[in-house]
Amino acid sequence: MMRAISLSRPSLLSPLFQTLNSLLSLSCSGRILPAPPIRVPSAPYSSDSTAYEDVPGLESLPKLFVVQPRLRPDPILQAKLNEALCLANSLEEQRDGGFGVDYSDKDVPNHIVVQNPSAKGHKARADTYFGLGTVENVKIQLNLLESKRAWGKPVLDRVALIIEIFNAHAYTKEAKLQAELAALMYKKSRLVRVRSDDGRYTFGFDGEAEVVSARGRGSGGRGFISGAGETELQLQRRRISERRKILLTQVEEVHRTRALQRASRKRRGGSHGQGLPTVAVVGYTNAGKSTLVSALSDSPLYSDDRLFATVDPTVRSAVLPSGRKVLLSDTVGFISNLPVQLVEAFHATLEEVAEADLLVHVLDCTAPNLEEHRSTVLSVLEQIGVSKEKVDDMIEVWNKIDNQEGGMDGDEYPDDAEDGQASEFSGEEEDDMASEQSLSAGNNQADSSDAYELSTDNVEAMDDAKDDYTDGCLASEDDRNPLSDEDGSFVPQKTTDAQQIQCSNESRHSQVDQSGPHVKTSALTGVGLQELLQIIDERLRDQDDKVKAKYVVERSAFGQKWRPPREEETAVAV
Ligand SMILES: Nc1nc2c(ncn2[C@@H]2O[C@H](COP(=O)(O)OP(=O)(O)OP(=O)(O)O)[C@@H](O)[C@H]2O)c(=O)[nH]1
Ligand SMILES: [Mg+2]
Repeated sequence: MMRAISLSRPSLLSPLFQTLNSLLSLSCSGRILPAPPIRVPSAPYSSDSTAYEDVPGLESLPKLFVVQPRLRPDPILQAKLNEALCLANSLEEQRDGGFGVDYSDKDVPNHIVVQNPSAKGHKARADTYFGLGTVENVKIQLNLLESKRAWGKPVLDRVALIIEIFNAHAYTKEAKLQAELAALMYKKSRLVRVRSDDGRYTFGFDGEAEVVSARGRGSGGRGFISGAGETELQLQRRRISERRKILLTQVEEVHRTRALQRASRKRRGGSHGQGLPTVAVVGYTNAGKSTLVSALSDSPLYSDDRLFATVDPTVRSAVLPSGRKVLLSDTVGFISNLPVQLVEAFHATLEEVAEADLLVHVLDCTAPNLEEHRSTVLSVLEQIGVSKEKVDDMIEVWNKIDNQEGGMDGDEYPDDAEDGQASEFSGEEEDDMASEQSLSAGNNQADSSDAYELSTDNVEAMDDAKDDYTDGCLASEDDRNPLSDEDGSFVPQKTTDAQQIQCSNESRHSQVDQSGPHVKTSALTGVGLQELLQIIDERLRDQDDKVKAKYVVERSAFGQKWRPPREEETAVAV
């Protein structure tokens, strides 16, 4: 029988599990990679078709099955599905700073598109998220009809999957610590009553075992207000709180060490007292940040097509055209609806960004939802406390310009994954109403809050709710696609249906005046890199000028010795 599993590393990476990823938040963004072919299987899943088994060295990797809620319009469905598949394929544990298997060797994970569970009047279910009809479909696909449990597999939603990837990719002690903290905070908000292997009821992470009930079904009591589960829950909560305290102390230590390192970097670099400026390279995951930092600093950094290839922050030095030396800081990438737990837990790392002298925002200009990527990054920057002045001064880089021709918009996705095929898995479910209307912001948010409600129904007794985290929607989902115009430059596409998918905080960035990139680059071929260095040089010089001007003003105002006015001297003499 399957044991309840924990989200903490490396349990989910066990080859024993076929991990079922229910990517629920309807929030993945567009194309990340040179898009893998989107394959919606028409025949029931069979273990023969397991993607990993065919490739030598892949036998030990987790097996993943992606369940993607249906989205409208279709290009958005394809973009989200693609990102979900990339996320699923990115889940692999690092060893010695690298991965055992080339990302490009991996096949697309098995997946199906199912009905959106948030149709009117239908609440997502605690145990399966989807309704019975969809569950049946998924069950057939998993070929697990004998299972007593609905699916018999651990279910990860998108947030859990991202956290798990962070856990798996973290290499340094600092990153591991922060990833564990994020997983713990997430887990704490999702404790539900589950049946353990020996048939006893306990509390654990939803998806670890059969979810017994959101209201204590099976125990004969009303929730866990009464009954044996109460003590169990308290025990689980206490364990989580204790571990969390320890981790927080250690993260605080990391925080202090980082601050000291920053101060020492400043001191070391200062031939004229101004210190070595730090330029933080930020951007959506897979935009090419690490590749760009490598190219600019001429020192190789790990880069990969997998999402969140970089979890450990790195600093490299580079020389600007003026001869000035700068530090380039490569850090974790962002993603739409970045789990709030990650932002919190990675505070020490992300502080490097907030403290940097200058920001370079790298965008993958071939992404069909470039505008969404941009607003996601702006949202996260705001979230981590980057000042408006710094955001205004940020250099925007459109990377992968060499790939621009190969950019794929929604129309180019294969036909077989379009409407008709998708409805093959969605039209017949008797309890999964079709939700043909476009997803509105309300709908989108309702999804996350529903999921939260479900998972916390059993956790009414939690008294320290202030420490809990919901799957907060951090990013807006504006989807203005970049299209190449005739002369090869990029222009924003006119508003699409996809723009209806928005998060409430999107309006915060509607003011940001962004007419285009400051520079277009190819980190791979070197195009635009010199220009970028030039712009960095100029920006830093402008900053120096501002500092100097301020210094001069302050000196002239306060630099001279104060003397009393003459009249007063006269008065004193008298
Ligand atoms: N064609 C093309 N590919 C690029 C370019 N820059 C980066 N890539 C590729 O894009 C993929 C992602 O690059 P990374 O540098 O790892 O991206 P990142 O932004 O650091 O990604 P994370 O660390 O996962 O957030 C890799 O496969 C790179 O080879 C570019 O200018 N052109
Ligand atoms: Mg990277």
